[in-house]
Amino acid sequence: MEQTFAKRADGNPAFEAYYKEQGFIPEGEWDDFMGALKRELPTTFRVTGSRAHAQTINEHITTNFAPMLQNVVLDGETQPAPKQLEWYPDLLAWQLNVPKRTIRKSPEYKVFQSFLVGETEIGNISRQEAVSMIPPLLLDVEPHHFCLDMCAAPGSKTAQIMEALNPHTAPTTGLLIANDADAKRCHMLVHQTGRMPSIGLGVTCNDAAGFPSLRSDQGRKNNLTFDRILADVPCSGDGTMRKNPDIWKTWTVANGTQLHGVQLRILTRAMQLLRNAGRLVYSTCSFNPAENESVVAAAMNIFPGQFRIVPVSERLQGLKRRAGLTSWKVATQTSGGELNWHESYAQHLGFVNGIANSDEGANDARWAETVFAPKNAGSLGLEHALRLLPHDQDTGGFFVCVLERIPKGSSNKEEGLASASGIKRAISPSATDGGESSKKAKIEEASNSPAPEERIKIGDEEINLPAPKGELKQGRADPQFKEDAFFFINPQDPELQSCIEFFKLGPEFPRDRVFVRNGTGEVSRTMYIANQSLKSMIQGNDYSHAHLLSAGIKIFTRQDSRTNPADTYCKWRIPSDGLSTMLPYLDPNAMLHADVDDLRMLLEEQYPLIKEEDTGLKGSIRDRAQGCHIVTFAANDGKDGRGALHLPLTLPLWKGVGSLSLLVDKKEKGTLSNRTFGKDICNWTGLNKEKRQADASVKIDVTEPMKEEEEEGIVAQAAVSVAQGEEAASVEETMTNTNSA
Ligand SMILES: C[S@@+](CC[C@H](N)C(=O)[O-])C[C@H]1O[C@@H](n2cnc3c(N)ncnc32)[C@H](O)[C@@H]1O
Repeated sequence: MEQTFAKRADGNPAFEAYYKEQGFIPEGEWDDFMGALKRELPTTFRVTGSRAHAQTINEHITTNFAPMLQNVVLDGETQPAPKQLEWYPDLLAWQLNVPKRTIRKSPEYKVFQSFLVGETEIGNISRQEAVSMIPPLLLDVEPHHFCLDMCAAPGSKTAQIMEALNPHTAPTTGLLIANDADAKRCHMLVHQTGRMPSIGLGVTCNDAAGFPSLRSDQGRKNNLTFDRILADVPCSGDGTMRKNPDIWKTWTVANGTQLHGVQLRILTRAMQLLRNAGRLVYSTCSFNPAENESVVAAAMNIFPGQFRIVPVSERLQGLKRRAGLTSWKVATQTSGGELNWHESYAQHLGFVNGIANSDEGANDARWAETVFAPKNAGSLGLEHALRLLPHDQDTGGFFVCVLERIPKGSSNKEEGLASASGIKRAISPSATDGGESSKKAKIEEASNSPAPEERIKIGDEEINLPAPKGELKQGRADPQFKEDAFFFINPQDPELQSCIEFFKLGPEFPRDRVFVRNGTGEVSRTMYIANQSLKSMIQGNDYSHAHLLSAGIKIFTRQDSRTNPADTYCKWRIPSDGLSTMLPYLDPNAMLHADVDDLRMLLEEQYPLIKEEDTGLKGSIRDRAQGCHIVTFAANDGKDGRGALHLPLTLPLWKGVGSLSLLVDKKEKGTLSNRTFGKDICNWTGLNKEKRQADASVKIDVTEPMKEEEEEGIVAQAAVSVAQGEEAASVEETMTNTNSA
């Protein structure tokens, strides 16, 4: 039987002893701190700020849902209404402090929840922990920036960076590489970022500590460096106990402290990859100084004088935060749960070696020297880091530190790594530019330094740097990497040309930035587009060296028909997730116009027939060619009871021989339906069969959108003709599985 939250969060003596001793929770606040940690975390979510309708959605919550949820009484208690997070830009983030059972029991909350689920599905809303929203906000991303999210999965912060990079007013000229070391989690990341695709986004799968050196362009000597880097590193996660109460049971000193090495390697690699005057945010959801200040302090000392910790006290007004620590304590823990405190590294070594040689055996772990506070900890600016505590504003715990590469003169011709490789400090090969800088670096090998750790010099002290992992050599293909290749196609390719002609794309359409993904470079099933920055990155590097999993946006997907020969219509459609990218290039005169009644008809009927006498949208499309057409539904305030569309809505539509179909997946249709008409009106069960029986004379060729294959060529898209009978069900299934957003 599942245990209650309170039971699972019943404390951990070692946790209490460890953090009491660290002293960053004032004595008088200890009970509040522990009390907050043992309560369930409120739900928080944010409205996608980059979408044109962000304010509309926010207003909808403010004016409709918030009042509706104002006085909900459950089990005799009035439940708190949702409130806006005052520090979040444009008040687009919300906190909902009601237990899950309230949501399940209250009809008002059920309605609100279904709204949240639907909007989340299509990327208008993201559920995210309040404190986890902070690091990307402090990155200050602008649309032209080159960004790297080093440990990105599952992608909540990636989504925020993408939003900043892609304001709805203009497509980004910048770049975002979202990376994670875990292949499965990378696929989650691809899915998650698919809710908000970008022409500047690439997803890679690499150990961030050995993130490969990439060329910035074909034929250019310089390596790719970044204006903005997020290092949201793997951590013990003890700041997330309110969400994951099982951490109470498993918490040990070692859980966090043993991650110090990988965290430091990731941060040092990030620092190398940062451009002159670039900004880097290091963050964890842990309270442990061994994962936080000690990592930042060690990294700052590896690059003396090259970085500063940026004071951000003026930012995010209203956010309560505590200063980073300038001193901290180091402990080990016995298997019995007892803590041993260590004043210095020397004492620690003596202690650990003593135990190892004793009969008790080595229960206590041996930590890296960099876990200990360096002598200059007080002068590194660590107090400018942010510690977010759970009892300050009912959140999880978090640590955030903003670093900036101090600009060197006015010239930036060294472009990132070139300058980083000049760092005369020994960083392990995995944390360098493919080993080049390590060759140059002075590695001071101390004879008593235990392999494979390295000795580095900090001031007049030498310390051990935690051991490295493998690396990717610069520019070389990785034969182990088994994804499809990326080919930019010939701008005169006949298939591309057919799309340009059919959709009447203007001369400004960047046909030279269209690519396909398969082993041959042939245009077969899907065409994608990248911006110039992403194209340069792809062309400048072997994709398998970069471990590039996905990139850019799908703009054309092949749509076959069994009932018509392919040369009678354009067999390409624009998927709904590529539409906003394509809109600026489409001929406005070729677009169809419709109203909310047409939208109702397209949602109520799966494949509405086009008849001679039809007017409205059906009338205007009747004489158009078979294929994909783009239709804009005019806004309607809903006061006339016909349905509320707060903003005009543009969607792709398929015209078959005698019928129509909205090229939007089933889930999205449901959400759209709920939002516009207050309920899901897409009740299609059995509809097609009846329709076919009712009008057997009309041959309906519904070349419906098929599953958009994750990888090119994996799923062969079978065309479906409803006239052939039972296949309607499989179309529906396919629609359910389709993942456009
Ligand atoms: C704290 S989570 C990141 C959360 C993510 N930034 C977000 O906001 O959704 C840490 C991530 O680091 C990844 N990771 C662990 N070790 C890594 C490494 N050496 N290099 C890159 N990623 C790593 C994990 O797979 C995990 O997805």
